Amino acid sequence: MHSTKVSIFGAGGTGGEIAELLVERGYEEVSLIDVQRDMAEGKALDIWQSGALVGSDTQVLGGSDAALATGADVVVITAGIGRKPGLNREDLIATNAQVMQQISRSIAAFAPNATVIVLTNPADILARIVFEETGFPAHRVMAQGGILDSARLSHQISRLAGVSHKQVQSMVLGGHGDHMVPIRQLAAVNGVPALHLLSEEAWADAVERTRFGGGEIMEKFKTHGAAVTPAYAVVAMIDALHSPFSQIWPISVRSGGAYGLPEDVFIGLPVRISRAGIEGVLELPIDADEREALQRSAASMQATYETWKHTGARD
Ligand SMILES: NC(=O)c1ccc[n+]([C@@H]2O[C@H](COP(=O)([O-])OP(=O)(O)OC[C@H]3O[C@@H](n4cnc5c(N)ncnc54)[C@H](O)[C@@H]3O)[C@@H](O)[C@H]2O)c1
Repeated sequence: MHSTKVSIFGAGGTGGEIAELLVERGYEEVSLIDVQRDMAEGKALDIWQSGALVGSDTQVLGGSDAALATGADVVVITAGIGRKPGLNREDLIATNAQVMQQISRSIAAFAPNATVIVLTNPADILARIVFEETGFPAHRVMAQGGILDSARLSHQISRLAGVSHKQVQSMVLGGHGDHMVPIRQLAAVNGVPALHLLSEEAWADAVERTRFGGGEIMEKFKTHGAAVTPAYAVVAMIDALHSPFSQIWPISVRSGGAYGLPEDVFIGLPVRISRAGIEGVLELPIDADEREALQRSAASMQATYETWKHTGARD
């Protein structure tokens, strides 16, 4: 049993999946907060009752009152609108930035010591907005992107090389979106470089399928996106925040100038994370073209952020 309260703003597809996984892990309390009050209450009850079969005493509450987040140790934000076919993540910013501003005020009021994980897209840019609106220190604000993208790349490597998922490692950095940056030398199968097992064409195919992995699922669902693997990615972050040992993950954090990136940009980088939050960014000797791709990703997100800031979209 983890003696931790996790509050999730947004009780839709991803919010519900995350709550279920937290019940399975036995976190002490989970609250689901959504503008759709009855839906959040009903989903919370359904998930709470699963404890009788899972063997978990996690208390799950739901509703629309932000006070449900009182004293939360971790706040996950999945609230807002999702991508639709043809819309990219950046198109969502106008609506979702306003949602972040509103939720940031609630978090600052009810959970001032929380660590915040942003899932809502465009996650990197919205994490920056949450960082600015809450005034929380940078080691307590982050976005999910790289863990999901790395899982998708590892899946493609497993499929193309014909090896078990269990032996594949990979790391995808950069913004969660079309500008993601897979790191070639960190793709491996039990330590054997993936490029030893895959042709250049197969590697390019794996990267392409990863880059559009979310879109591929959305095209099938039509009305919503992936939820299961994104939820596992968020829960990996929550578990890392409760681990007695530091863990290394690709997580979107404030760059602080690492890799020569603009300081204020939130972008997927390899970090050490532990109970103390983000301990720091690891400066790895990545290839020059990967370093350039990180710069392009950061520049693209900076441009989107600036456009948002100057269009009067702030509430
Ligand atoms: N970063 C990632 O890796 C990743 C992965 C999957 C999904 N996403 C993003 O996460 C977001 C959520 O996806 P989903 O599939 O769960 O969507 P969803 O539509 O199923 O759920 C979103 C929920 O947010 C609620 N909501 C809207 N405004 C709110 C507010 N102001 N306060 C509280 N709740 C509010 C809605 O009522 C809805 O229930 C989307 O933006 C999606 O693109 C990101």
